[in-house]
Amino acid sequence: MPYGSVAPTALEKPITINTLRRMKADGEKFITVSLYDAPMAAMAQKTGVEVLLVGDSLGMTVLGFDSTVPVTMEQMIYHVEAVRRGNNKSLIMGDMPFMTYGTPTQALENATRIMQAGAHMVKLEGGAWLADTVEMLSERGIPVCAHLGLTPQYVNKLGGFRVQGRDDTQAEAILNDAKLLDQCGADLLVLECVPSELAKRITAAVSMPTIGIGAGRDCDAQVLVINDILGLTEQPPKFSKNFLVEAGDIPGALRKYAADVKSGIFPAEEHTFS
Ligand SMILES: Nc1nc(=O)c2c([nH]1)NC[C@@H]1CN(c3ccc(C(=O)N[C@@H](CCC(=O)O)C(=O)O)cc3)CN21
Ligand SMILES: CC(C)C(=O)C(=O)O
Ligand SMILES: [Mg+2]
Repeated sequence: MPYGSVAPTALEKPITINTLRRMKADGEKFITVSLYDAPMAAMAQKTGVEVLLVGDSLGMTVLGFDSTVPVTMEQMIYHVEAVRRGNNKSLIMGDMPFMTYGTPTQALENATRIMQAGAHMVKLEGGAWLADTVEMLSERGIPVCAHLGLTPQYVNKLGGFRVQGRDDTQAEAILNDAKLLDQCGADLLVLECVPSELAKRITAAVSMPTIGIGAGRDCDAQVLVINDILGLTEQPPKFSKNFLVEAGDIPGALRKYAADVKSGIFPAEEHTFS
């Protein structure tokens, strides 16, 4: 057991939103990886990765675009199907692409397609304007992961991939959005590139589990993009870590990421914003 007392093992039972709520209550961190294909999904199951995100980051990490804006429903469906074929235990979350959930009705139609491709939950970027949409999907049996802070589909509006919530007004707005979407029935919340103090406050203020990326160690879970874990990214974000270097091979890198999150070693100070 090279990484301490919490060496990850293969998932035995399917992970559900109830599993994740219980883990939040027990203070046990869960692992999320953004990945896109069947063999990686299978390896994640063996490593005990509780949640798989089929991220629209695939537009950048797989397809060579310079943002996630060009990603289509057809591309998301293709990759959700592949991931689902490789893994029958992790909870699979599918990103809804840019402008496929602009209205509640449009969101319902497109979320249905992602669910029927094999996802157990959809993820949407945005704040208070999504309240009706989250409520509508939830009431009809589609669990929703909200995504606040640095929302990459807003890159053209944000003027770049920048840390969000640094001033008090913006921080309060993100906190209020999180509380509202929690009340509307969201089941998970991704917090991306926000100061760790803000992520800590939000995690304490909402009933849904939070998943951080560049949001410090106090979230209920962490997510990284598989390309960053494996050192495939030319200019990796500051919050990410190449686990392949120390681990030596791909299964080892995934195991080390999982073990380091479970034991609180990752993220360290150098991966966080304040
Ligand atoms: N490989 C990869 N990893 C990701 O985490 C990721 C993607 N691609 N594509 C979709 C979005 C885009 N993301 C990004 C991309 C760049 C930064 C970045 O360079 N951030 C600066 C911080 C800038 C500031 O201080 O405001 C950094 O230094 O990390 C952050 C998130 C996160 N997502
Ligand atoms: C970075 C994560 C949270 C994501 O949304 C993605 O991989 O698309
Ligand atoms: Mg995404």
